[in-house]
Amino acid sequence: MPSYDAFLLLSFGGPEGPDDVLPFLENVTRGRGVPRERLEAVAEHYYAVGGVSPINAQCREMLKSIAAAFGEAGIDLPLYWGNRNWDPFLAGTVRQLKADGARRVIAFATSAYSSYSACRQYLDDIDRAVAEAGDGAPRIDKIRPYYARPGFIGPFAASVEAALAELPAAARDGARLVFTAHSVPLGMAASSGSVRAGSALPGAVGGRYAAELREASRLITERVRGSHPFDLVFQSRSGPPSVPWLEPDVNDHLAALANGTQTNGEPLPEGPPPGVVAVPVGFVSDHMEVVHDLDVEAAQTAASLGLPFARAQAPGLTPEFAAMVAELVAERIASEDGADDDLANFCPADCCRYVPSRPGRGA
Ligand SMILES: CC1=C(CCC(=O)O)c2cc3nc(cc4[nH]c(cc5[nH]c(cc1n2)c(C)c5CCC(=O)O)c(CCC(=O)O)c4C)C(CCC(=O)O)=C3C
Ligand SMILES: [Fe+2]
Repeated sequence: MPSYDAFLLLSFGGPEGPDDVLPFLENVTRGRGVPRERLEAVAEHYYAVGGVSPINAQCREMLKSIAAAFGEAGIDLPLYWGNRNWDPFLAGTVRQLKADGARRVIAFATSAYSSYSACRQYLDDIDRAVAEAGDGAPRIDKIRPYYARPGFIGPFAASVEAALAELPAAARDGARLVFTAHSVPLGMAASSGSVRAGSALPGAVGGRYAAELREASRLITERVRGSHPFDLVFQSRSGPPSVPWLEPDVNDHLAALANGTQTNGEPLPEGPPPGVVAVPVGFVSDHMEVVHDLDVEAAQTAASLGLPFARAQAPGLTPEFAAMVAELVAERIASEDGADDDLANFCPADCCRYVPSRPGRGA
């Protein structure tokens, strides 16, 4: 049984004021070939809300609810927090863990799925921060993707029901659930998951990100009262236009639905939906990608189409979610230690590896 001496919340980070916005965006996109115009457009989304992303406040809230859930579960670990792209940076947090004498740390990321961006990049962040902290830095074990857990699915189903209730009465029955996730380059989508570990999910080997999202969308829909057709679509596409990313885009999808078809032109057997609920299934909390790309952009698209629209909340700040974190930590404390091939707890070495292609440098 591993004995842990600290808990670490791993997150993305976000700006806390207008002066932080461009340096933050440069951190996110360094070496990734994201065009300057895209950065400037995204910067405007942040400036429109005073340059403050909601994500850091959400992490502080989440830490409080995790502390309460640990209390109830009898887990006695100090809580730490480190981000990939903004203060508090993970490197500083790992230095602090070392200074505080932590030897072995259990980490939880605010990202429920496989893929380079959502999983492997956090493992790489940990390796780099541990190397930087040098001799005596703790070993950090990261909890694996948790998209199918009841503490993730259940609160999403409840928030879909709450969003359905916000639609005009005539639009509720048969409203369509439009699940959305962050688009990623097709190359990253294809390298998600592990060939070595295989998968019980249909179509998942070499495409686990989309397969997991589809599975979570199905599990949530199954839990929602009534009968609602659902789709999985993508949002927040970035990168150079020459690189293909996962589609369809949520806005194109809404236009197709209003027209009574799927994005590929296939007619909907039920005809155009009376209303839609957007469900940010790919995200843990309602950060900028959700409050801008869905609540502003997709909502405007739906309004222009005359399509009644509501948005379900992400689960990250619910007590059920915090209780799930406590369960996952308790499972790890109780697990057998030391197996080299412990695929239930550790991502296989080939999992979610991805090197972006650099535009302008040949293949
Ligand atoms: C899969 C995925 C998740 C979900 C999993 C998870 O949650 O981790 C996610 C979450 C997030 N993405 C976020 C913000 C941004 N993502 C960007 C860019 C990118 N995201 C990508 C993927 C993902 N991103 C990718 C492949 C890129 C291209 C650059 C690269 O290859 O890395 C850019 C650059 C500008 C732009 O082009 O959009 C920004 C500002 C925020 C914080 C929001 C806030 O501030 O509240 C969060 C939680
Ligand atoms: Fe992102």
